[in-house]
Amino acid sequence: MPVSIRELPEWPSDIEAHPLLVIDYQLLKEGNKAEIERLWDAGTHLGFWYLKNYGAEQDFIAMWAMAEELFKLPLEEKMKYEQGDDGMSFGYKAIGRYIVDAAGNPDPVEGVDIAKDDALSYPKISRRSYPGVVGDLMPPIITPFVEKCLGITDTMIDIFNDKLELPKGTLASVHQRNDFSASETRTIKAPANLTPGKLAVGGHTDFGTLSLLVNNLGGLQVLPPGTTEWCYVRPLPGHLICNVGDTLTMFSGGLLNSNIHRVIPPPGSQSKYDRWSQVYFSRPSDTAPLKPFLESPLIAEAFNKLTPERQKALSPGVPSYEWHTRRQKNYRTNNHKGAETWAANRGTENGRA
Ligand SMILES: O=C(O)CCC(=O)C(=O)O
Ligand SMILES: [Fe+2]
Repeated sequence: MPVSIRELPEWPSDIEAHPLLVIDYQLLKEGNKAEIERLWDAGTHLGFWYLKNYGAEQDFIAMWAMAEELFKLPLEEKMKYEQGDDGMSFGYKAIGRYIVDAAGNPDPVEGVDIAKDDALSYPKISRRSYPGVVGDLMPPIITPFVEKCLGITDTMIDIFNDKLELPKGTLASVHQRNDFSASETRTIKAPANLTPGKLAVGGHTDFGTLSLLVNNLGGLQVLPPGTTEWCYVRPLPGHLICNVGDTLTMFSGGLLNSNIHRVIPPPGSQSKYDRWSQVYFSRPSDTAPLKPFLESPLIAEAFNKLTPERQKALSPGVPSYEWHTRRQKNYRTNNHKGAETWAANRGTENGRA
C-alpha cells in the first residue's frame, strides 16, 4: 500500500515549507464572511491554499488503492488504454510520456486520469474505456470521489463568482456537471529514490479552473509571485492543497492567480518512499470560450489595466477543449520538437507582468 499521509516520515527540520493560508471548508459552506475573505486573499495572491474540514480525505486515499491495482497490470495491457499523442488527457499515462522541460526530458512518473464524464455516466462510456479494474472500482471508489470533489469545487466556484461581482451562477454556468469537460481525476506515482534534483513534474500552471490535491509526501514546490526561489508545499494530514488554474485566471481577467508549480523528489528521508499524489481537476465545459467575463465591472477594471501582451494571454477566445488539447498535445514526449513545443504547452504564465 502507498505510505499514508498519516504515517509520513517526519518533515526534515532543515527544510522550509511555504506557509499557505488554511481555509475551513465548513465555514465556507456556512457563508462565513471572514473565511470567504481569506479564500479570496489566497486565490488572488499565491493562488494556493490548504482546505481543512473538507470531508473527503478517505476518498482521496482510496484512489491510490485503485491506481495501485491498475499499475500492477502488465505494461502491454495498460498501454491499450494509454492517453495517446493526440491531446486527450484521459487514460493511462506510462512513464516518460510527458516532457518536464524545454529540452524535452521525459518524466519519471506513472499515472492514470479518469474523466469526470465517465465517472458520472458509468456504466455508460462517455469519453473512453479503461482497464477492467477501473470499471470494478467505479461505483465504490471513483464515482463517489468525483461527486465529493464536484461538491467542493462547486462551492468555491460560487464563492469566487460572487467575489468577482458576477451575476449569480455565471461561473457555474460554464462548469455544469452534465456538460462534457476535461474535468478529471489524476493519480500519480513517482518512484522512490529518484535522483536528487530530477523533475517528476516540470514547472507548469494547471490547465483548468480549480485543482484539489492530496500528497503522501513532499516534493510539490511553488514559485511565489515576485520571487525566483522554488519553495516546498508541505502536505498536512487532513488538509487538501487547492489551487487556481489558468481558466479561472482567464475568466477573472487575471484577478485570480494560477501559480507556477512543479514536483521534485521528496525532501530528506521522505525520498526513500514512493510518492503518491491524487488530484481532481475541475475544468470548464468543452465549448466554453476562454476569455474574461467583462460584464463584471471589477473584472473589466482589472483587465483594462493589464499590458496588451497579458490581455492577449488571458483572452484566447477559443473553446476550452481546444486550449486543453493544444497544451496536452505539446506535453507529450513523442510530439516534442524543440523549445517551441515546450512554449506551446505553457499556459497563462506567458506574458505575466
Ligand atoms: O503531485 C503533485 O503534488 C502535483 C501534481 C501537479 O501539479 C499536476 O498534476 O498538475
Ligand atoms: Fe499542477
